[in-house]
Amino acid sequence: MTRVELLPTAQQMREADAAAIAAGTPGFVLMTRAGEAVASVAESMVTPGAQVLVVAGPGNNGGDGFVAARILQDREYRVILALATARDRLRGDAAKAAEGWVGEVTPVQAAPFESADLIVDALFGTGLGRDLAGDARLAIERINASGRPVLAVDLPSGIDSDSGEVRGLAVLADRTVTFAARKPGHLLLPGRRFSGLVEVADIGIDAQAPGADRIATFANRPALWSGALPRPHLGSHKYERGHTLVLSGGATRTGAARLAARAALRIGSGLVTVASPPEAIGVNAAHLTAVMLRGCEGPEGLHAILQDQRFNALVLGPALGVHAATRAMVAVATLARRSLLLDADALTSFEGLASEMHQAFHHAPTVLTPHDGEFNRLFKGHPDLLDPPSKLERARRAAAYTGAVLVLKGMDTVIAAPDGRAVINENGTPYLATAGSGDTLCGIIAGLMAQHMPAFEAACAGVWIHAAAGASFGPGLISEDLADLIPNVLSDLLN
Ligand SMILES: NC(=O)C1=CN([C@@H]2O[C@H](COP(=O)(O)OP(=O)(O)OC[C@H]3O[C@@H](n4cnc5c(N)ncnc54)[C@H](O)[C@@H]3O)[C@@H](O)[C@H]2O)[C@H](O)CC1
Ligand SMILES: [K+]
Repeated sequence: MTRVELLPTAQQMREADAAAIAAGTPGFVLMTRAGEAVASVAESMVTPGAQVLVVAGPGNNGGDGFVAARILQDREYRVILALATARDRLRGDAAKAAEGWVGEVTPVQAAPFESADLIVDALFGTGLGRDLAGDARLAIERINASGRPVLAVDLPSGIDSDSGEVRGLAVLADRTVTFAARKPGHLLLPGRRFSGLVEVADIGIDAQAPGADRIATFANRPALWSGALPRPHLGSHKYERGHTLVLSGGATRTGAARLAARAALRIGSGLVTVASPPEAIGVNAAHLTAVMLRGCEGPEGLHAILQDQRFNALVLGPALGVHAATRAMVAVATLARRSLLLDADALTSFEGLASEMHQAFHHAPTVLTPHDGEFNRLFKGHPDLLDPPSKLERARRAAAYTGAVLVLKGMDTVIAAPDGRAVINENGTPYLATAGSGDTLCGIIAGLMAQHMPAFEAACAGVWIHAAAGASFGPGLISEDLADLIPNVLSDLLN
C-alpha cells in the first residue's frame, strides 16, 4: 500500500528547510543538491552540446538555477543565464551560487528564448508573494511564447505554492523538479496543468513531519483510509452492514436515486431502500430488484420512515427539486441524526440561506458534495467562504462553518473535515464528467457511512473509488456503468 503523502505549505517548507539547516546541513548544501537535481532532469531532456537557457529570479529559486547552470556547463552543455534582476541584488545562498557561475549572464530582454533547446525556469518558487510584473512577467511571456521545452524549478513561476492559482501569469512547464515534497499547488488546478510531469527530489529535508498542531493537507491515497474500509467478517449479516435510504425525485426524475442506490449496494451497504413519492412508485418499482422501495410523501413521510432506526445512512438531493419542501426534508433528516449525504438540490435549495446550515451538522456524520457552481450558489453572500483563492481554504472554511465534511468536486476534488484535515484527489478522469456521475458518488459515500466508516474517511475513500472505477472504464463511460465497476476496485483495495 502506498505511503501517506503530506503536501506542505510554503511556510511548512520554510520551517522544514530551517530545521534541516539547524540540524547541520548548510543552506548552500541544500541549494547545491537542488541544483544537481535540476541538472540531472535537464540531462534527461536534452543531450550535451544542447543550448540551455536558465532564467533566474531574485531569490533562492534563482540560486537553484545558478547551481544547475554551473553543473550543466561543466557537463558540456551550452548554457546562457538570463537574470531577471540586478546581480548585486542577490543575497545569501543565491549570491553565493551566482559567484560560482562564471558563464554569460544576460538581461532577460536580450535572452535567446526562441533558440534554446531547453529553458530552465528558476524565476520564482515558494517565495512568490504577489502577481508578477516587470521583467519577471516579460520573461514568462517570452518563455511561453518560445514554444521550447521548459523545466520548472520547484514550481512553474507564477503558480502559488499553496493554492495552485496563477499569480497574474505563469510558466507552462513540461516538467517540474520540486524538493522534499509536492506542494498543494502541484495538485490543485490550474497549478497541476502548468507543472507538467512533477518529480520530487530528496535533498535531505524531511517535509513529511508537520508540527502536530499544524493544518495538514495530504494527497488522497488509500494509505490514508484503507484501514477504515468496511471488511465484512464471517458472522456479518445484512443489518450489520447498514441500511441506506435514498430519496427519489418525482415520476420523471427517478434515475438519480436509483444510480445512488445501486452504488450504495455495490459498495457494501447491507440493505438499500429508495424512498419514492407516490407518483413515482411505479416507475421505481419497474427498475428495482435488490434495492427496496418505500412510499414517502414529503417531510412527514420521511419522518415516519425514520422512526425505524435501522435506516442509518441517508442520501438527499439528487433530483429532489429546488424548493422549500426539499429544505424541510433536509431538516427532518438532520434531526433524525443519521449519517447524511447532501448533494445537488439539497444544497441549492439553501441558496442564500446557508446560515441555516451554520454549525448544523455537528450531531451526526454529514457529507456535503457540491461542485464549484453549487458551492458558489449555496454560500452566496458569504465572502469569507467564497473569496479565498485557494480551493483548499474554501473547502476547509465551509467544513468548519457547517460542521460537515465538504467534498468540493472537480478534477482536483478537495475533501475537507471540520477539524481542518484536508486531502486533494488526483485520480479523477475527464470521462466522469457525464450525467449521473455525482449521483453515483453520493451512493458510494453514503454506503460506506452505512457500514460505519467515519464521514471524512468515507468521503476520501468514496471519491477515490469513484474515480478509480471511472478510470478503469475510460472512453464511453456512462453513469450506469459505474456501480458495476466498483467490485474490481474494492477487491484491489481489500486484498
Ligand atoms: N525550502 C527548500 O526545500 C529549499 C528551497 N530552495 C529554493 O528556494 C526557493 C524559495 O526561495 P525564496 O528566496 O524564498 O523565494 P523565491 O526564490 O521563490 O522568490 C524570490 C523572491 O522574489 C520576491 N518576489 C516574490 N514575489 C514576487 C513577484 N511577484 N515579483 C517580484 N519579486 C517577487 C520575494 O522577495 C522572494 O523572496 C524554493 O522555491 C526553492 O527553489 C532551496 O534552494 C533549496 C531548498
Ligand atoms: K520556478
